[in-house]
Amino acid sequence: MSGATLEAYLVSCMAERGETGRDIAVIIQRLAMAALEIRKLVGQGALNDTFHGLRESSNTDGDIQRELDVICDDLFLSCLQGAPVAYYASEELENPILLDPAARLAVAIDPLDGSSNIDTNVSIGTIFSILPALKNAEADATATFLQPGHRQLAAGFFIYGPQTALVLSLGKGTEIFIFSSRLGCFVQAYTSVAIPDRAHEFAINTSNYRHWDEAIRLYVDDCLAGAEGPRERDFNMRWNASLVTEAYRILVRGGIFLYPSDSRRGYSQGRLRLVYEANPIAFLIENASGAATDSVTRILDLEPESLHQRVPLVFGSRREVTRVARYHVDPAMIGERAPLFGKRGLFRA
Ligand SMILES: O=P(O)(O)OC[C@H]1O[C@](O)(COP(=O)(O)O)[C@@H](O)[C@@H]1O
Ligand SMILES: [Mg+2]
Ligand SMILES: [Mg+2]
Repeated sequence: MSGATLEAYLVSCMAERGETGRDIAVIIQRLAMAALEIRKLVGQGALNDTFHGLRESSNTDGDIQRELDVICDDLFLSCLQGAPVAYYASEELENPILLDPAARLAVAIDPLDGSSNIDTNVSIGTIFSILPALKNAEADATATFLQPGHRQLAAGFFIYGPQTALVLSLGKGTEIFIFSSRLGCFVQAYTSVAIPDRAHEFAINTSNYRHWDEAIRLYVDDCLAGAEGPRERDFNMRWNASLVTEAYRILVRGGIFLYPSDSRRGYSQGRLRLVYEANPIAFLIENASGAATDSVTRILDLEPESLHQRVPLVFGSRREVTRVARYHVDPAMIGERAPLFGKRGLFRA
């Protein structure tokens, strides 16, 4: 169905899903409207003198908020007023907000991902997750967002880059829509994305090398050793410090992303948030034949304990993600390579 508009795609997919399907379609269209507003703001860059400033406030994770973080949060919240959404949870808000108590769905959102890049003209984005709203007696908004990621009904992200795109999964495949300024709407550009199984690019912030555990160091050492090392082929490295940008690249041409736990204070669970970053990205990646783990365990099987909890995140080409898990659990992975490479990490003297 390449070339279909987002609206036509949603109508065709949601017909068989009844009222819930129609509600999901409405939510995605509302999110798309807000994303197009953000696209305009981002496109102004420094010409827009309010958006790139720092605020005095920080979010629940202690990150200093940028003006644009808060503007985006306000925009998404207001575009979902009157939509079939029971609860709204955001990186920028400590607690979820009750919108329509009668609605069946809930939205968790990172309104602006990669916001440290606002001034540097690198792509940034919005990540969202759509879950069923729990309605039994004990359940409340918080319990709704603590459902494991495999319960997501849809997930996606908008990316504000050279192209404004929407990466979307409704649970069967992952599709990419690009905004056509000629047509004034999102148009399907890639159908049923399939991440190549064999990767030759890895993305990790290597400035944290000395803080990683041994398994992650060994995995990266082996990539860096290239054709002369145990992998017997060369790898490229990428790091944009923008999760949506790395995820988009991996969906389009493969590779692996790692933001592991490390020994810095506050990083024992990595940096990324489970409910509104790792879960939606994992849903998109799995629906594109890739894999996503916390280094060992499948992300979508984790039971969140709190709305803003962090999680180590490894995702991308299935074979590489599986290999990273083996470095953690299979002593033979270290043993088999010890005589030649075990003590000779390229970052070690
Ligand atoms: O600066 P670091 O430690 O490399 O972290 C970069 C990561 O932080 C993030 O910017 C976190 O997201 P937010 O900008 O929404 O806080 C990710 O996009 C990115 O992967
Ligand atoms: Mg983020
Ligand atoms: Mg953010």
